[in-house]
Amino acid sequence: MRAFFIGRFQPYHLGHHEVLREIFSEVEEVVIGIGSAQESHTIENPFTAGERVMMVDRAVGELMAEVGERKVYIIPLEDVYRNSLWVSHVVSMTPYFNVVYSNNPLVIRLFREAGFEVRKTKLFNRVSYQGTEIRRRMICGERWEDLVPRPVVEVIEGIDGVKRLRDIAGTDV
Ligand SMILES: Nc1ncnc2c1ncn2[C@@H]1O[C@H](COP(=O)(O)OP(=O)(O)OP(=O)(O)O)[C@@H](O)[C@H]1O
Ligand SMILES: NC(=O)c1ccc[n+]([C@@H]2O[C@H](COP(=O)(O)O)[C@@H](O)[C@H]2O)c1
Repeated sequence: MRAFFIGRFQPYHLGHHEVLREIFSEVEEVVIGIGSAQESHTIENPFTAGERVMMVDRAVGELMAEVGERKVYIIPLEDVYRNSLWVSHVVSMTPYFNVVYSNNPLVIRLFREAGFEVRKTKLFNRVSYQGTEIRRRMICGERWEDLVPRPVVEVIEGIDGVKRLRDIAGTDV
């Protein structure tokens, strides 16, 4: 079996990590879609697709040390401005997959309408494990590092990502 899991990963956090751990407990291979790949340098989407690939790749590496070696494909996917065509677009850009994991209502709806099996997971500590909350903490100078896997902290530090977000938000001038 091969699963598909998509997110914007702005940034990849411990909630995503728990979802992935659950996927690995049920399915051998995973295709991870980096959604809204065209977006970067905004408050909602501060990181580029390439930077998000790095975050996911490093975090997955850490997870594999725990669950064993797995095949993972990380594919940036741009949005298309027609929801009715989106699943075909995703399918055309990714290796074949049999099951979709998502907690996003639109993603669930579109894949179910296209005939895919979709599995939801629990929401893990959703109060804190949430991209919006992590970006808020970065902007406000609060502690965010405990909400993401350690390798993601290193990627964000390596690109001076917090400074970028604060600049974009206008809090650094
Ligand atoms: N804490 C969590 N527990 C379980 N699933 C989660 C959690 N956070 C996000 N997800 C799921 O991961 C997928 C990708 O989420 P996404 O990248 O939008 O993260 P997010 O934290 O919801 O980000 P944002 O707050 O920036 O919208 C979605 O299916 C989402 O429901
Ligand atoms: N029409 C479209 O392009 C379309 C439709 C549904 C989801 N998506 C993308 O899938 C991703 C879903 O991930 P989130 O759960 O992080 O929102 C987002 O990047 C979203 O833009 C795109």
